[in-house]
Amino acid sequence: MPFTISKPLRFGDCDITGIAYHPAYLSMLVDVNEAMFASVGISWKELLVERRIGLPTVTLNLEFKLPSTYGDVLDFEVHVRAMGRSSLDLETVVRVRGDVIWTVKQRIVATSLDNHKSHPWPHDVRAGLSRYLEPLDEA
Ligand SMILES: CC(C)(COP(=O)(O)OP(=O)(O)OC[C@H]1O[C@@H](n2cnc3c(N)ncnc32)[C@H](O)[C@@H]1OP(=O)(O)O)[C@@H](O)C(=O)NCCC(=O)NCCSC(=O)c1ccc(O)cc1
Repeated sequence: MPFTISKPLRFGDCDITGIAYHPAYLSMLVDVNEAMFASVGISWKELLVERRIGLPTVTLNLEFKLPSTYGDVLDFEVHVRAMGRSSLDLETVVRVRGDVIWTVKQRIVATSLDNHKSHPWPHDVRAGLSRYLEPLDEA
């Protein structure tokens, strides 16, 4: 089962003609990542500030297929493709009115904010996100 969420494209996300500006998509993606963790009870604020676990992205492969414009509602569908010792592979499909407008494959790595090295996923994070686990060969 993927994690799903919808977000409207706002004025500040677009160029002067109303077409989405791609850095705004990246900012939306971070919000979607945070919302996915929150949906399984994991607060990024607590993870970063209290538990000192960082969540840097190490790879990001985006493909833009169609433009979207001011006022469109973007429907995000996030699949967890794999969870390693400290890595998390996500594949996100973004649609407007059913049409795929962009996709992204992303690897996030859990790190210690004390030494900035990789850190094993805490048990509660792994258990929570496994709800969305759909390895590619089973998708
Ligand atoms: C993440 C790192 C600390 C990992 O370094 P190491 O501790 O030496 O890595 P390891 O060799 O142990 O590998 C750890 C895992 O990462 C995976 N990994 C690490 N680098 C890569 C790359 N380049 N490709 C694919 N997989 C990778 C690796 O396969 C391991 O997976 P597991 O087996 O599942 O554990 C280091 O690569 C790094 O600092 N990279 C820079 C990250 C960065 O600056 N990203 C840019 C944006 S910053 C950002 O997104 C962000 C920062 C802070 C936040 O709070 C939130 C977001």
